[in-house]
Amino acid sequence: MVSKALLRLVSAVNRRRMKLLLGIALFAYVACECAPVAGGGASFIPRRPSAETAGPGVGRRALCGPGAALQPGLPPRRDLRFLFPPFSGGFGHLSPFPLLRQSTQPTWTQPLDRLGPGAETGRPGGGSLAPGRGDRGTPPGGGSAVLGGPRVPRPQFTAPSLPSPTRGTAVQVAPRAGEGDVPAGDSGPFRAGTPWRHPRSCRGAVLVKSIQENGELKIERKIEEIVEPLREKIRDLEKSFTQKYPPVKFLSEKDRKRILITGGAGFVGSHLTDKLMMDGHEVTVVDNFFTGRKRNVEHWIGHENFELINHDVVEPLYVEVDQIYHLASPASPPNYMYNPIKTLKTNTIGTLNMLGLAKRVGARLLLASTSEVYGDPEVHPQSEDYWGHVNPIGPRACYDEGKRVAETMCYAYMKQEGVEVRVARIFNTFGPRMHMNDGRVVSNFILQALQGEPLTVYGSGSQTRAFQYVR
Ligand SMILES: O=c1ccn([C@@H]2O[C@H](COP(=O)(O)OP(=O)(O)O[C@H]3OC[C@@H](O)[C@H](O)[C@H]3O)[C@@H](O)[C@H]2O)c(=O)[nH]1
Repeated sequence: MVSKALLRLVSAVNRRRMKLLLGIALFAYVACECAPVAGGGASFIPRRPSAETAGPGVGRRALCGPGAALQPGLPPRRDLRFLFPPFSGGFGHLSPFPLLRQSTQPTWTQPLDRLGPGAETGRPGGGSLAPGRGDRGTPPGGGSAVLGGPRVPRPQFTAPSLPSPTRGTAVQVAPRAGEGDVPAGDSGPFRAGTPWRHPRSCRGAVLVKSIQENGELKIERKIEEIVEPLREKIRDLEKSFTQKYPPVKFLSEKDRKRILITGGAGFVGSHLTDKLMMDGHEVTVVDNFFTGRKRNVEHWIGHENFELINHDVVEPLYVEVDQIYHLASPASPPNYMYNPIKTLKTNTIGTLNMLGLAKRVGARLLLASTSEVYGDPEVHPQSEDYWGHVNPIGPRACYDEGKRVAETMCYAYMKQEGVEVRVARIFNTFGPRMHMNDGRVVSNFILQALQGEPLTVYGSGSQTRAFQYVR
């Protein structure tokens, strides 16, 4: 009848239930290992022991000492270990729990002064102390107290340097000379090279500890995964802080100017930035990065004389400066024709804002104008007193007329407000940092030549230009 029921039970148990059963069995085993020893006077419930509550070999750890293990007269524990083969010898190597198999070798350290006198002496029954002894002579949790028992002096010994309990090295606690298999005359409670086995009662604790250590390792690894990229970023930042700048002249306070360069991250503006920085001035670059690039001025980022502001000159700007170089505007035909209204705003409102700033702070302003103010010139080469030939509604008008208005405003501010202004009509520029897809003739020709393609000449090819190398 019973065997039938068992058979039914076994067939009904699926894999999941088997796992559950094994889990329960394991839990029961561990609980048993850590359970109180009935009548032993010792509480193994993991709680902070005190001198009053402490029994022989207080706490689970105390059972690891030989003294505790050899206590006589203890009634047998609740024991479920018949479920598993013994760990040392026997079928230990077949144990389904590798962690438990490992426990035949001690993997953690028993602090010496917590083993209790029993552990130190190795005497069956362990040492017993009068109540309150643990308060002074024995650290909390150490020693055991048996009311009315004979007072045993705390043995004196020199503790060897203890390895970390988590590192898996055990302190070997050997019986005293003349006890067990230790020959008389072999003094000292610790004899290197004397192996001893953990009593069975420690295996549960070792298992719990191993699981804990496993968890800690996983957490440490996870933290490491998160922290490593952050370390990488810190290293990059440190590198950028220690970067070398191009040589900069030292200028006295009197000679050093505070200079604002609008469009300072562009092709021409970035070369001007380099020149003024190397001359020892304080340079503030303002750019909205429409055609300019941070890469053009990144070698100055972090320098005490340099500041980079992402700002559109169409909006007002309030800074204290001595000079303004106003270069902000797209310059190549494809770029300025991409958004003609914006081009007009930049050259009119933007220039108005900069002139207002110059007036307010008393700065001198230079406007970067263009050869395009001459439009489709009828005179070659163009002299400064030539007024140009511009179509106000042509495809290039946003740029041509924009720059013409900008020049007009500069001279109006000079005449009416006394602002010091300069106007430079820059012709066809080329040089390093020019954008590959700038769209002007030089970059187009170079690109086509590099690709082995024929060079494209627009129109009749009879047009002339004055070129200017910028670096
Ligand atoms: O691939 C090309 C490009 C341009 N060209 C021609 O080469 C000449 C130069 O044209 P670009 O486009 O390089 O420049 P542009 O002279 O028209 O204006 C330029 O020069 C003066 C600057 O102040 C202006 O900001 C800029 O637009 C034009 O006649 C043009 O038609 C070609 O023949 N082939």
